[in-house]
Amino acid sequence: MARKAFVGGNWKCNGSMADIQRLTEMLNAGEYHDNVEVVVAPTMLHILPVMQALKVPVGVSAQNCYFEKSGAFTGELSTEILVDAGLKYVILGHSERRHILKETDEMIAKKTKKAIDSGLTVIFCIGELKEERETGKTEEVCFRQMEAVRAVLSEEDWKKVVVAYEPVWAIGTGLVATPEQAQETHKALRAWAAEKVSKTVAEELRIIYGGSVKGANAESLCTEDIDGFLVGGASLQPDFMNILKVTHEKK
Ligand SMILES: O=C(CO)COP(=O)(O)O
Repeated sequence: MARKAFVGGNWKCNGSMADIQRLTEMLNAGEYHDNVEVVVAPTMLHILPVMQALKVPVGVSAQNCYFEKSGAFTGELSTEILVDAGLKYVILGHSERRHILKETDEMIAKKTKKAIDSGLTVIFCIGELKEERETGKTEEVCFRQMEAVRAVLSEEDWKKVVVAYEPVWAIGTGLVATPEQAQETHKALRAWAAEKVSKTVAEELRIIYGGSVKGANAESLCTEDIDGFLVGGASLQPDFMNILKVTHEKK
C-alpha cells in the first residue's frame, strides 16, 4: 500500500494577526494534490481565524492538548474542546515541549491515547539530542519514546498516528540531517514498528522528517522511508509552497 505523503507546517509560537492573514493567503493560492496531506499548526489563538480563512484542502492542527476532559486545569485545552472547534490533528511530543516544558514520555503517551480516543490524528514527535547521536544512542532514544506510546495504543490506534522524526540538533539550526542519516533512522523506526506492533502498521505508518527542512533540501530527503516533512521556520515563508511541490512530485 502506497503511503500518502504528509507535510505539516508547525508555526510554533509565531505570528501576528497580519502574519496569519499573509500565511493563509499564501496557502489559498497554492495547488494541492491527492498524494500529499497538508496540515498547518498555528498558535492556539490563531487556530480559528486560520480555519475560517482557509479555502483549500489544508488541515489545521493544535500544537498541544491535555489529557483530562474538562475542569480546573487553567491554561490547558482538552481534546473535547479541540474536536468541538473542528480540529482533526494535534502535535504531541515535540522536542520543545519535551525539553523546555519538561513533558515526560508518560505524559505524552497519556495525551496521545486521549487524543486518538477523541478522534484526533496525532503528529507524534520523537528525536535525539546532539550528544545522544554523538554517543550512538539515536535508536535507543527514539525507540524509548516510541515504546511509551506503544504501551498505551491498540493496533487500530496506530492508523491515527503520524510519526515525526525530528533530531533535536537539526531543529532550527540549519543543520539538516543528511538523507542517509534520516533514511537510516526512518528505516529503523519502521523495523521497530514491524517487530513491536505489526507488519501492517509498519507498512502503513507515515514517518515524516523534521529539522531545517527547506525547499532546497526537501527533494534529497524524499527517500524510501521518509513520507513527508514537519516544517518549522520555512513553513512561515513562501518556501513552504516549494516543499509541498517537491513532495507532490517526488512521492
Ligand atoms: O521543529 C520543527 C517542526 O516541528 C522543525 O523546525 P525547523 O524547520 O525550524 O528546523
